[in-house]
Amino acid sequence: MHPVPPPLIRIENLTLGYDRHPAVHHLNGDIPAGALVAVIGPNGAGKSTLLKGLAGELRPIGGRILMPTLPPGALAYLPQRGEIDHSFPVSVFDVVAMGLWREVGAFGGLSRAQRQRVRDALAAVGLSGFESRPIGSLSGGQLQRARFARLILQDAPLILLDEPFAAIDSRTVDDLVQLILDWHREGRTVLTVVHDLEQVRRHFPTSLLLSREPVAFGPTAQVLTPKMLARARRLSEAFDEDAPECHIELPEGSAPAESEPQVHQHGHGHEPPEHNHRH
Ligand SMILES: Nc1ncnc2c1ncn2[C@@H]1O[C@H](COP(=O)(O)OP(=O)(O)OP(=O)(O)O)[C@@H](O)[C@H]1O
Repeated sequence: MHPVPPPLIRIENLTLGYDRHPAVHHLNGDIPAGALVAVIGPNGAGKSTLLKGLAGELRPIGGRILMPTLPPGALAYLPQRGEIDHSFPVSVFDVVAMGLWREVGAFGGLSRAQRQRVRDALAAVGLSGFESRPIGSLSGGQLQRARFARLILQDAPLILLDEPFAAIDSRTVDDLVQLILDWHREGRTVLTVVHDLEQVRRHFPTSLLLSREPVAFGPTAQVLTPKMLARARRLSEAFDEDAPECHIELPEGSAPAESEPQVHQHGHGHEPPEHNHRH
């Protein structure tokens, strides 16, 4: 018998939120190394919040995230585009080269080999020749390509992407999807917030459907069912934005899977998630 490898990410009764208000809660589960996971759910479901938590940008209100086998800092996180100011006068080359900061340091110069790696990363995203362009002069799609080039240089085993395909042209989407599939083939673990369910069906073997709490997690075909999507919508509508911090530990299987959302003590709907993941 082969020993079961530890998960890359273990999530234990995780609650994440802002000012002690939970935005997403009751998250439990293991994400194995090498998984390619689409994080999906209605607007405000907590998808970005989960990625911020995994990236270490948001401390859990409750529960914990364990990454026992991941070296410190060995993750790359791409926030939503609006969260970054690209108006400052800096070249595409310099923005992309920031992907090397872990090995170069804040004030280190780049070696000839490192400069070549930056050019290679730009070539891999189709931006050869854009090196000296001001970052602010790029189109939305080109900017997203440059941000992916920076991720390539980060060379991280865990990659977290928050809505990387939002508001960009279809050709760029196709190219970025290919880069994500390459990372998956290389054995990296990739979690991506995606809104287009067709894209999820086509490219992502595993999905996590969130609606302030996990609705379903497992093979995409079993997660993207009308029943699960309807459940996600119901939970989203039932959520109470003003609920206080949640301390309730729900026993496994505390409500039957087919039931309507149950209101529990802190005032927002809850249904147990469907766990379809088997390893
Ligand atoms: N910085 C913040 N301060 C306070 N509340 C926040 C903050 N960011 C998000 N929230 C709230 O947390 C909840 C979850 O938001 P989040 O952005 O994680 O959802 P999402 O699933 O990524 O949504 P979308 O698909 O619309 O981007 C929402 O109610 C949102 O208003």
